[in-house]
Amino acid sequence: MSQPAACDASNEDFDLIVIGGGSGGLAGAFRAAEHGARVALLEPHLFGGTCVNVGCVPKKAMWLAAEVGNRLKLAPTLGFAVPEARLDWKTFLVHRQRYISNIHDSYRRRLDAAGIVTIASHGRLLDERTVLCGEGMPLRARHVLIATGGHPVKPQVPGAELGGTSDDFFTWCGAPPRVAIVGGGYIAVELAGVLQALGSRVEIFARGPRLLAGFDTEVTDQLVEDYRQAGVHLQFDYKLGRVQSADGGVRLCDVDGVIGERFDALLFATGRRPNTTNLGLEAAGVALDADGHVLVDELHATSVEGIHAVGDVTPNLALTPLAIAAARRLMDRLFGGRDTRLDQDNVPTVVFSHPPLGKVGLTEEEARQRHGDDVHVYRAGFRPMLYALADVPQRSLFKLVCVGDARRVVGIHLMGEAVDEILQGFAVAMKRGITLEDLRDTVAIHPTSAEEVVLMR
Ligand SMILES: Cc1cc2nc3c(=O)[nH]c(=O)nc-3n(C[C@H](O)[C@H](O)[C@H](O)COP(=O)(O)OP(=O)(O)OC[C@H]3O[C@@H](n4cnc5c(N)ncnc54)[C@H](O)[C@@H]3O)c2cc1C
Ligand SMILES: NC(=O)c1ccc[n+]([C@@H]2O[C@H](COP(=O)([O-])OP(=O)(O)OC[C@H]3O[C@@H](n4cnc5c(N)ncnc54)[C@H](O)[C@@H]3O)[C@@H](O)[C@H]2O)c1
Repeated sequence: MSQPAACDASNEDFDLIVIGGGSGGLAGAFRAAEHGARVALLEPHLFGGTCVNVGCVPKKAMWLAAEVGNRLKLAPTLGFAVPEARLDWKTFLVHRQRYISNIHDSYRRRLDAAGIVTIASHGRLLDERTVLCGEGMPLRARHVLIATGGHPVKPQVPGAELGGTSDDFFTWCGAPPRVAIVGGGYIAVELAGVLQALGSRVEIFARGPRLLAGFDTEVTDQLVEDYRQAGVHLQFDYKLGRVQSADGGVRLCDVDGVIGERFDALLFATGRRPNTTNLGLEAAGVALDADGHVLVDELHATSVEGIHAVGDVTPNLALTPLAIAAARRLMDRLFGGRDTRLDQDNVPTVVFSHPPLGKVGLTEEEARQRHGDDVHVYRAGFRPMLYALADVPQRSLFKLVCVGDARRVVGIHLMGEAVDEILQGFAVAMKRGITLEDLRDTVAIHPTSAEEVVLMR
């Protein structure tokens, strides 16, 4: 497995010091070096940060395994003679780790080829131009990029230490028989789908009245129905009071003292906090928000000239492509002489549930708040062909939110088979300002799920 090189850089000046070798930091370092900047990158752990090591990549690997598992479960209904399929996690983990190791190796090669000095230690600002490398070596640069990402947090309730987080999930070697997941956001929904498909009996405990706040309610309601059909149990408005151990497992106890059933494992998917402690931000005078995020303007400049920040350490949406896009544009401005900035409107995003769910633009609720009565909603609810053939009840729901007489599309919400791959192209079209008529003018690709987007009446 590729590790950053030992801390052996001499005390020279750089054009840019990047603190953090995750999605944003690596993208910034590479782009700055392309522009001829002398770059130092500080990363004490594995290159790739959250996304590559404990986020998007291992999560998508598990999601793909779960998808294969779900297909194998369907197969006998269609006439295939398939013995009961069971995933040997350890074998799968070898494939997952090989894939991730290849990414590490590729980063290592590219960093060396780009002449980026990598230092395997924490960075801490001593002042606005100086970064302390580990315990000793101060480095100076014209610009500093903070790209230190975030970490998962657990609720502050007694017994919380009995549960793990997504970081722990990625060390598991099997699906526990019964798993409780506290949370109702991306990670809760994604890990619940994976575990249920791979053999666990999962129960989600969401503190709010619905899943995935910020996504279209109708669409998330359909997901809840699909999850229930798949066997996932869901409790809403659940207020966790404490966790207690029970025969090697745990029981959740709500704030009213009601003790629930025993689970073999507990995962908290209750959000993440930025990595901004021990970074010397106060010494350098960098302003933070109440949650500890580094405050940035739309150019990703912090309150201190020469110090910039991208990715999960900022209050922006915590998505890998945003961290990368922000870092590249920043470096194009700083070292490439280009006046470019990141447009954070209409960012498409997909939740890798089973089936997946995606959105770009405004939800119906947001559109009504912004445009009042001039909002027109079009829906397609259907059973994808494979599920109809197998006579499985799982349904898809596609929804377009349009405004004005021209029916300009301001929101696309898709839930169902293959939407993770379908959404990207429609997100391009929406960014170009398409109308419902443009969609209807486009010849459908038949028979697909995607055609439902252009056939909506
Ligand atoms: C389970 C999970 C699944 C996810 N799935 C998706 C997905 O499917 N799609 C998507 O777009 N996003 C996904 N995300 C979010 C995505 O992983 C993050 O938005 C992205 O990794 C943020 O990149 P970053 O560069 O800001 O931070 P990170 O990738 O977290 O990198 C920060 C790096 O900084 C290093 N660091 C921290 N402190 C210091 C210091 N003092 N000095 C030096 N280095 C330091 C850390 O070791 C780390 O390597 C997921 C996240 C999780 C947790
Ligand atoms: N597919 C993707 O792109 C993807 C996947 C995973 C994560 N991510 C990114 O990572 C971020 C973090 O994911 P996440 O799921 O941890 O966060 P989230 O913000 O999506 O969801 C956090 C959930 O925890 C609940 N919660 C918070 N504190 C709680 C408490 N004390 N008790 C009970 N419930 C509590 C919230 O109500 C919410 O439902 C996401 O917001 C997203 O930006 C993206």
